[in-house]
Amino acid sequence: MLPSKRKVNVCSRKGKFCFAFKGPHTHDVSCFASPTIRPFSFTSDPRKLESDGKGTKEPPDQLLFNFYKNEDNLVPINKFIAALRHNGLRKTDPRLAEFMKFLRDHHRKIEDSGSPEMLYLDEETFKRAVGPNVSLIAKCLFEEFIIPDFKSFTKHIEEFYYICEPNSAGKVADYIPQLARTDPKSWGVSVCTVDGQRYSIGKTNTPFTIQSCSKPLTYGIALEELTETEVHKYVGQEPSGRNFNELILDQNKKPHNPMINAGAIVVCSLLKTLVKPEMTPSEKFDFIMNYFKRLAGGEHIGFNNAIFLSEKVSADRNYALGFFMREHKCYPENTNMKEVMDFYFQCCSMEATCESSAVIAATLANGGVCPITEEKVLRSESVRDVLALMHSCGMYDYSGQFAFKVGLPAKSGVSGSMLIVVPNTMGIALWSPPLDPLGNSCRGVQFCEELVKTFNFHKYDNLRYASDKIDPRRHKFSSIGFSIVTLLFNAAAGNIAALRRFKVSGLNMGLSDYDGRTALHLAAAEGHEDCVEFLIEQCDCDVNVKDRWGKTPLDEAKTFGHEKITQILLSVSANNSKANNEKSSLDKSEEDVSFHLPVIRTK
Ligand SMILES: NC(=O)CC[C@H](N)C(=O)O
Repeated sequence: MLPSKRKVNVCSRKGKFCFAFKGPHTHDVSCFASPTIRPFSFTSDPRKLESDGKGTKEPPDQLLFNFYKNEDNLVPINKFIAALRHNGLRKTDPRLAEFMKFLRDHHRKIEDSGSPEMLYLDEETFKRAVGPNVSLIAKCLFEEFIIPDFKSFTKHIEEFYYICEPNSAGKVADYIPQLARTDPKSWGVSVCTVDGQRYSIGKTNTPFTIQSCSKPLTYGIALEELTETEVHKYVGQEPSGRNFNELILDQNKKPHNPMINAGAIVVCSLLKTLVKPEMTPSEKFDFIMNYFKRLAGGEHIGFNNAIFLSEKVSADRNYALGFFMREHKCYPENTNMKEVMDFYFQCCSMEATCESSAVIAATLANGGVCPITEEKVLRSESVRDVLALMHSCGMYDYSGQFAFKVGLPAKSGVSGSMLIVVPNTMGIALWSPPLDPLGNSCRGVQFCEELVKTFNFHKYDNLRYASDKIDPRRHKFSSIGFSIVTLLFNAAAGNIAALRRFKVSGLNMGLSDYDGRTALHLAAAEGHEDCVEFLIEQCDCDVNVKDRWGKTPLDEAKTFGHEKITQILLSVSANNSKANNEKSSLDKSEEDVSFHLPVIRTK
């Protein structure tokens, strides 16, 4: 189960207050997933972590060694890699290249049997191994990635996958034989977060042509290579409200937007004619493919020549659009329309997998910086424009409803692929070929609806106050995570005015951190009588709430010798149990009555 609230540890001991990381008890690789208690000082830089809460700085490699070593003072590398994977970091991640190379080299050098992953490293060797990649590794294992509890998050993704799997609605595109032959049962989901945390389920390594999912990419590249003004001299920003291949222009005789065929063909004309016009068609193909590859962090991007050739001969509508737009002078001067059409079909016929598409979506979620290569492929301004139009126009004639129900920028393609972007959080790629009448993947749309039913990813979901939806994100400066920290901090500091403000703003005053510590625990431990009274009387906080060590606020008050608070808590607790007893005897007597008066009571 995913926690329904952000979990940030706040340990309070008398006279001392420190922030700590969550314990490992929810994890499969249990004690290996993350350090048990990690003092934390509002910094995401692991080098500034404090090892003992007293101000002694421990470098992250030391912290990692201390935590992951076994009784023989050796780190078992297979478990260490399992812990990284648990938090979403794969050993194949290019950002871990040096670490993995060190293991391979070391394994070769010591002529050990087994594999590099079966190594046990002593302190010095371990530090040398993690050295070059230590900030990434520390960020991962200290759960500073955008989705700290990645395992719980992916359990939900898996659940949505299985909910959508039996959906047999829709029809596979059949305008060309290669698409018509696709297995309608193919179904894959891949996730890549802005920190490069990866998860995949289903058919995620099978290549498919990206079709219309190339449209946001070519648009982004055009913005990057030209300017927004130049691009939008030729193409609008309005949803068309019509089919994706409709023969229609807006009142300025421009295609409505770059996410439909007409707009994408015009964008291709800009890329052909205005961007590096000296390039031959084959060079332009390489140029664009190279861009796609960089967006995908070097993961699979291919080209399907059979589909390209089929597209070309089954494209009467696209040619009609091409000529119609030439008549209305939609292209820059000197445009070779035939070459533009070929270029458009080439872009549609590029191949990707769910895995590589998820990286592309994550690059868009990450302001144009590919999370796994850390290369800035597009400027964030270009990406913002791409996302804005994906949001309003990415799902063809379903875009309005999709924006309303799902509230995320997305793009679908006729092969059944979908790119979904949760800005600043993650990219998700879906692939399921059966399409609804508007051309969107049936399972894909259903998946998105499931996603935002559970997580507060809809653009207009409220992030600041507790809701029924889960926020799996790590928030640095705002929202629930921050509210819990701030709430507990102020309770420990005895800041009654702040507590009142939180109450008025609608914050759930009974929120707890990962260790089950509540504002009442902290106020009781620190001896803030007015806060304790306020939390009980005005906020109805549960006086019997237990933290993960089984301690109640009363235990804290007793431990730290706060007589008056002990009395308050004892009397509230006694009153509550008296009231409960009365209530249960009332329930009992009602039960008895109902037993004797069955007919009358059911009326
Ligand atoms: N919806 C789509 O994916 C359209 C792409 C398709 N190749 C076309 O141009 O018709």
